[in-house]
Amino acid sequence: ADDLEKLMQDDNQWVSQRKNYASNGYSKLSQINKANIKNLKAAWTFATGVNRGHEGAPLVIGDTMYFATAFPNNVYALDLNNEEKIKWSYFPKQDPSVQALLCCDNVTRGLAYGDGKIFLQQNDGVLVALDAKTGAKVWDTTVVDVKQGATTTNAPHVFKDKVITGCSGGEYGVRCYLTAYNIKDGSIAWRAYSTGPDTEVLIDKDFNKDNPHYSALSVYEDVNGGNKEGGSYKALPKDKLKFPEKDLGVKTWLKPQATKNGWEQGGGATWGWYSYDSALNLVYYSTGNPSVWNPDVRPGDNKWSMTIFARDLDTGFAKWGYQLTPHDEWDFDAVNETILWEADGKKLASHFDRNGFGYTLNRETGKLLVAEKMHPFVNWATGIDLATGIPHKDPKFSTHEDVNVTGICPAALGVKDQQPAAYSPKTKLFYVPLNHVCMDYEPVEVKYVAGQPWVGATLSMYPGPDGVMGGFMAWDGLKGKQAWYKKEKFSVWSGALATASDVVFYGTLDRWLKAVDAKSGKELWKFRVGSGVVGNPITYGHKGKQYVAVLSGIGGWAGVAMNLGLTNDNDGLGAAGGYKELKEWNAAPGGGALNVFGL
Ligand SMILES: O=C(O)c1cc(C(=O)O)c2c(n1)C(=O)C(=O)c1cc(C(=O)O)[nH]c1-2
Repeated sequence: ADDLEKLMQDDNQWVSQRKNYASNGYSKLSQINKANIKNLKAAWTFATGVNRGHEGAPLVIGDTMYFATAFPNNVYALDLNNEEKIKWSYFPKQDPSVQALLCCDNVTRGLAYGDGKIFLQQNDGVLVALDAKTGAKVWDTTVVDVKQGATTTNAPHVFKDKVITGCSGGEYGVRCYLTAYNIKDGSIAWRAYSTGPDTEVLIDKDFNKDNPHYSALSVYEDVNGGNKEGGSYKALPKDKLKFPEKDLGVKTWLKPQATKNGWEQGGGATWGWYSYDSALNLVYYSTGNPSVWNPDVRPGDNKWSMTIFARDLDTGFAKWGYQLTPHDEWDFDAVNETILWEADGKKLASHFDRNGFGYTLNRETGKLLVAEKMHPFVNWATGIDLATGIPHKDPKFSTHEDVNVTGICPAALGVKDQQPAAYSPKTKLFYVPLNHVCMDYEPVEVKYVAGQPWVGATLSMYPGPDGVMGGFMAWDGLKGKQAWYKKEKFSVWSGALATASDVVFYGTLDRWLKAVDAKSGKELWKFRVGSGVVGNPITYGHKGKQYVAVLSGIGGWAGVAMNLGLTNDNDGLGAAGGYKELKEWNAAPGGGALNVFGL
């Protein structure tokens, strides 16, 4: 284990966004337990002075707490030994016009730490390394080109001696990538594109050698003209698949789009969460939706959008890649986290996808072990064939230009969006924040203009069959089954925190921070914070006392229309209509705050 991985073992600290390389959001602290949680009280708060969605979590390194706000991404270091005074702050200067490019609110998913430095990924694509002690800038570099409509909202992630960061712009026809920088000086170690030739996706001859069928040229055959109106696709059985093929990032984009080859404007954003297995030296992350949202103009599987990749940390080359939703027709952007865990001596990875399926894979080989619906309302596919990995799409819910397909479940924001799940090695269950939203989706023709939104669909969103917009569940990753499920009025847009006392925390858009029993889902405690919670709760210890901390400040896709005062139902990519009622609980725009609780 490297120094950072050792630091992650100390549960008094919280040194990376999802706690550790495995991204399990789990702490061994247990002072706050089921018996005493009724005494959990606000210990202190900090108003950020910034309105809009506060995603991500604070970090606790030694006796200092670090966090970043929504745009303009101000950074604070607070001294836990000295009355939470500001040790230093860093206010980046960003061109305010970048805000107009952010699809789903002015969010950032937080800071990273490593090598004595705090890393900030600004919304304008600038990655900054700050001295953790003083806040002085050590280096900076520009990751993406905002002139093309690219931005950055992801948290940077430090793995060993690299800082890894992503790219947003799936709604702008950006050709996205993941980049690794050397932690010392910010020089580029490697960059892996999501689409394009193997040399640029960093794929070599050993790619998918354990599952060569993942590298099939096409996983569907056309029925009645394929993706033309009235047509659909049929999944090919394994014996009909042709594999392995090279350069699928080019060959599965069968037609040019707009001004270039399809793959050159293919999206595949990387704005989610990444994890790392230091023994295998593999980085896990996944890529977003193919651009544009109108699927008729990009026939083919559109690889390697919607793909979980496992890449060598040193070289960036992919060991395996599995496409979750070939030829996406719904914006089931697959960037959600992949959580690493073990069972029966096997190294596993679980991923809760926007498309509504919960996946468990062997993380050494990429072999698909489990793929089950997280909720029965998922209707775009009847199931996933484990032998091929191919979803069986229900043609009723295939989308086509100028046809308004109604009743698609889940909605584009998925059964779960970016809000990260947690895993408890104690209960052996995952704790997963959920959306319960369906949609009507109509692909439309759109002209491409560099740097302008290039969406290509109109959607409206509404509650699913449970009559509510969200939920929170415990999930068994081996069985592919819910252990318990709890309804929520709104989508749960906050991450989950699991602790060794079997108390699990999450926040809600109607301003609660909640604690539930890890074994039953029974509510144990709740507290009304100042604005809806889209941040991720964490826990840490200071001077022998356990604390829970969470950012509040409504936003993200669910809150963006409200924050901007949009009232037409289709505005905010459908969020304005779907989430109208948030106004009954939240000021618009929502104000940001850090909230800390202790016994
Ligand atoms: O394709 C993209 O580039 C992109 C970027 C982002 C983002 O950067 O926040 C989101 C999405 N897509 C997206 O599809 C989505 O559901 C979403 C939700 C949120 C959020 O913070 O709540 N961001 C994004």
